[in-house]
Amino acid sequence: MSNQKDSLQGFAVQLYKINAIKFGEFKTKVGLTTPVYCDLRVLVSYPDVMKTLANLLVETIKGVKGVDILCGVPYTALPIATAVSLQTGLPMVMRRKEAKDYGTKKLIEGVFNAGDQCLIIEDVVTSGSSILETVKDLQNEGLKCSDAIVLLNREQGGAGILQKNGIKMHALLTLSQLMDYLFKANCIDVQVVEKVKQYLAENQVPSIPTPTVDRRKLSFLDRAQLAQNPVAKRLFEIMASKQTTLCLAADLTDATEILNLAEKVGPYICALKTHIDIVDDFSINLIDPLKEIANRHNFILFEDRKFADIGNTVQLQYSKGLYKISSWASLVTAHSVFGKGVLDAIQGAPGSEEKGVFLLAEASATGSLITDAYTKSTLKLTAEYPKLIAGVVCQNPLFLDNPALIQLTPGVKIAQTSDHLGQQYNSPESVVTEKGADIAVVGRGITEATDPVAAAKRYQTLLWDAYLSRINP
Ligand SMILES: O=c1ccn([C@@H]2O[C@H](COP(=O)(O)O)[C@@H](O)[C@H]2O)c(=O)[nH]1
Repeated sequence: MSNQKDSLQGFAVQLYKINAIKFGEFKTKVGLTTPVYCDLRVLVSYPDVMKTLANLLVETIKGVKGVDILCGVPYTALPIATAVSLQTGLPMVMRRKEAKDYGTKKLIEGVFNAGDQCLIIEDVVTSGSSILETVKDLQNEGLKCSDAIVLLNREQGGAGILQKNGIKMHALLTLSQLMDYLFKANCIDVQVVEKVKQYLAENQVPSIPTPTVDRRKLSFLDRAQLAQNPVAKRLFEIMASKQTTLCLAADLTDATEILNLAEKVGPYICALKTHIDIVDDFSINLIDPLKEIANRHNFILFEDRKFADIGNTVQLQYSKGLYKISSWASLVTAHSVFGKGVLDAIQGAPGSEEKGVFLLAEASATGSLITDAYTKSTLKLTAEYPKLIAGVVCQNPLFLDNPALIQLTPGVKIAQTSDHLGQQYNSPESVVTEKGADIAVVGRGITEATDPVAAAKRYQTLLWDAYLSRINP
């Protein structure tokens, strides 16, 4: 341990001596002033320092499991990645910043297989945006990225932004450690240390305006880490562990039939969606056995109430009356047409501690009156309630940059394109690969099948295979 510390201290001093770290007043890319400047481009002129760096990075890489291939973030990290590749024997790919307009037009050069686990190598991280741009291009080519090794973490918020996008950063040095080493080696005095400390405290990168990773490329387990709504998090975990993205629409009018179906298809679904007001013989006695089946088979109860009224009425509809929805349904749907009051009402209502809302942004019915502007405003609303909103009900990949939210898509059936009352259907494969669905809602495709269990298994498999091919094209 102290050996590693000594080597890092020695390396920090080397960086200082070759002017890769400078102190003074410097202008950043965005016109701000910084008291510390890192210029690691000079490393190519000092092969001995580059060698020390490669050795240190190789040690760090040992903590990352399953790496198949390396990729340096252009341009400064390209020679660093090359040095690490030579040292470890791991192959490398190179990302072009812009595609060639001749020949192959490739953005990623080198030999790789879709599904290879690619470790990112970067020199300095401030916001993490350069890493995310590289990750995006690599993922578009089917490579998987979950870790980045960096020389210096400037501690300005980049680690958190990367984590939100499913990338774990492993830094050789933080700026504070670097300052500490240089101070102990008498390279800098206490005033410089204090100036940098103050700069760091006052210059954290806001976490919003960075390029984000396409949610369709991330695994559900990775997205579980990013989910802010507790039910969405649990749903992602259930989807990953049960390998199912199937939500059953149990649109049956008989309470016993609902319980029987829930028991039989429970192992193959992640959620069971009800329209509780269509049950002819509803009594609150239906709820306890339904909850027990949901617990035993590990799926979530979801009432498709589509709340749309003033907040006060919604709160009463959600928690009172015959159905007492808030006492048993972890998830509900809501329209955005009445604005924020609906969400405030659900948020503030008594009932289950863990609750989540799916907002309706599009409908599967022909002739739906929902306009593009309405859809856009609905999506905006999701950003204002990150802890409450579990996802969006829609028919298209409307949002890609928020992996914390779940796309729920109804209107799914094998070999049928519509019903006689305006419902429109897509196939399980196309809703996942083309339409962007994370969870598919299937009702009559299962409830009206001659063998509902066999049908549920078939939908589960088709949907799960489509998800696997989406994250591993
Ligand atoms: O746009 C929407 C929103 C909700 N639904 C609901 O999904 C199921 C679909 O049932 P199928 O039998 O598979 O057609 C049903 O409960 C709807 O209320 C939707 O279809 N479209």
